[in-house]
Amino acid sequence: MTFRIADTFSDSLAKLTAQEQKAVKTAAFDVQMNPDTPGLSMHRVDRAKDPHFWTARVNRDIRMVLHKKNGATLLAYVAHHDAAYKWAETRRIDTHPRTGAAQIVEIRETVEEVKIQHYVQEAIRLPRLFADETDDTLLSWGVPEDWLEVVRDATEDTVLDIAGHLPAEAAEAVLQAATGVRPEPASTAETGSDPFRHPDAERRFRTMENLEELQAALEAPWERWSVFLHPAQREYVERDFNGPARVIGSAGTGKTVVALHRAVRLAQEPSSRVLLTTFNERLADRLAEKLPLLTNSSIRERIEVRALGDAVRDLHEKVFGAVHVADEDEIRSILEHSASKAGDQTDLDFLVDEWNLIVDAWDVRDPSTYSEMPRLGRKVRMVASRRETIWNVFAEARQILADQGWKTEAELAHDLRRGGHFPYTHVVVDEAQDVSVAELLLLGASLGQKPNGVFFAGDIGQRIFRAPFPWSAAGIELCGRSRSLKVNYRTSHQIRAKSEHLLPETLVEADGSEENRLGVTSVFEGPPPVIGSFADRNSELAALQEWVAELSRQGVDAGEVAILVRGEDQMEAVRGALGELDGPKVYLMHDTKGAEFRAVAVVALDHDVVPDEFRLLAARDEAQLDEVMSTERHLLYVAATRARDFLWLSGVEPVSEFLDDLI
Ligand SMILES: Nc1ncnc2c1ncn2[C@@H]1O[C@H](COP(=O)(O)OP(=O)(O)OP(=O)(O)O)[C@@H](O)[C@H]1O
Repeated sequence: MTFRIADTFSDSLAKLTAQEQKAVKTAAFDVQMNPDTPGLSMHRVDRAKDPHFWTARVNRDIRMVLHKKNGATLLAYVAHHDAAYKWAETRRIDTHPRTGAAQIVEIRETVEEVKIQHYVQEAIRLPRLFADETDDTLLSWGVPEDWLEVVRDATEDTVLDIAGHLPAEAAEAVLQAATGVRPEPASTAETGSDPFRHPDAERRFRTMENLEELQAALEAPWERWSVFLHPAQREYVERDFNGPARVIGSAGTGKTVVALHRAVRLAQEPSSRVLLTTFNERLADRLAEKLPLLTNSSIRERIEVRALGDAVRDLHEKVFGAVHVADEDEIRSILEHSASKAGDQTDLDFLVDEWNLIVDAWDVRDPSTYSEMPRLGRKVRMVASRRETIWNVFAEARQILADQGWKTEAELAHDLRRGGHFPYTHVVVDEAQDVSVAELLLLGASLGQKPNGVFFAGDIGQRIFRAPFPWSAAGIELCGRSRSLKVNYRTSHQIRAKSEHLLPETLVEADGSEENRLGVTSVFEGPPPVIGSFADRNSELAALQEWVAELSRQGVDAGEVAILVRGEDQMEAVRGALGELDGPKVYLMHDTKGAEFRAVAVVALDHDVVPDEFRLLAARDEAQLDEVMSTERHLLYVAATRARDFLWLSGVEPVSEFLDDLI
């Protein structure tokens, strides 16, 4: 007998108490082992339109909804008695006539008449978004047949609601089309193929291969992301690439999830040694926490999860022995000393940037390489004669470092690259937009030519730490092996749509390629973000406290709320003022990269705080100013997109110019 579990079952199970969940798991196992167990009282749901729905008794109150057809059983839903029956009576499980995917379809006539009436009335007043779309087109998006008319009547005001009743692939296509982006037709299965094997079906139904798998599934509750991947995510997890590959996408589109699954998929091979890496230790810890949800210990042993900088440092120490790594201040003073020795008058800040972005980053070791070096990632031009004189400063700095036996962080990666010391068979990099040049050179030289060697997940719209540079110069040729994800699983429609205003529709990479950010949809709705400007900090924070109190009345625990600020000064002010507010933690925006919270308040967004005034003043030319403005924008985008359901953005007048883009 084939046994399947639907995502609607996992979701509804998660809503029950721990004790109820335990009882459901026992009952589900009994259904599989012996459906005639008397206690289950299995019987057909009389009033269901779909004759294959059955219920099984879990306890006095809880009922499981099963779908039994052609020798296959599907665990479809579980809830308290009446809710379970209502669910079964208003659904059917069908094979879509065009795509061939198995779908759970809400029966249209049973969706409250009032609502349908509302859609129709709205359609009379507002333009119908899809009035000109043919049945053929709507079917190619995966819209169920009996929903064609309702979709065609959708207006700006009803489209979100309607999408909420459709199977995921149809909902995404409809919402994408509503934003003006033409959806790709859903893939169509070959005639006679298993509708549950269709990529769109695999995102909601999981077929149990054996009893152990079922037992494991029932033992440990599934997190949706660990099982029900979007077809685009699955493709990038499973595909073989004959070179470096990358998944991109705006915040919350499940890139980290792809990185995790891909690392596990690569580690299936017994001879593999996978490095799953990211920007810092905190993010690496989050990856490491999630890995056990995907795989058992023997596969996990082949995956090392480390921040890339830490991995490089440790490897260097193992190969070459312990060494002092010069920090920013030490490098600065070495350059200052070298410039004075070489009698060079160049501005010290310029020298530091030149060292960090060109000489040290790209491992430039002689004057001729320096003079011929393209200005990668550096927008400031320089005439050849100037480069010759400046080179003396860098040569001197290198000498000082060598005499003291010190290394720079970039040199650690360069040493490993030159010596060919990199023991991994595969590297999967999350938050790849902030990887350094030296690290990328190491990855490119070690694995850049190998099939499935390096895989990146990242978003250039969230680049906040590094200046951009062309990856191809570091030996990473993506050659079309890059794809973007378009479904946002983290943030509500309302929060995502607002946050998107912070970035341009198209972002341009350092190599000139463009990423169009239009056409992303979210999988749920929520209240619109609150945007406020206040006369002073006290009134801003008093209003914030009221917002947090209101959330608490709505059942949002203070621990689920995060307050984000730009810098330490604002952190102190907020912490001081919110003394009596017991709960919400205050974070620096930079530290929340990769994180998510149910509610987020980004506060103290005053005009001299974001963009950061000190960074703006330190910019020495137009190009640097542009770079500061971009990274500050990205930072606010990162902060705003940490929110799942509730977002608050505020500042003291005059507020940040970025807030103007959101109002
Ligand atoms: N297929 C999926 N089904 C359900 N939830 C998913 C799926 N993929 C991702 N998620 C959830 O969406 C949220 C965002 O995912 P993830 O952190 O992977 O996104 P991201 O693109 O890496 O975000 P960011 O760029 O902001 O770091 C997480 O809560 C994750 O569990």
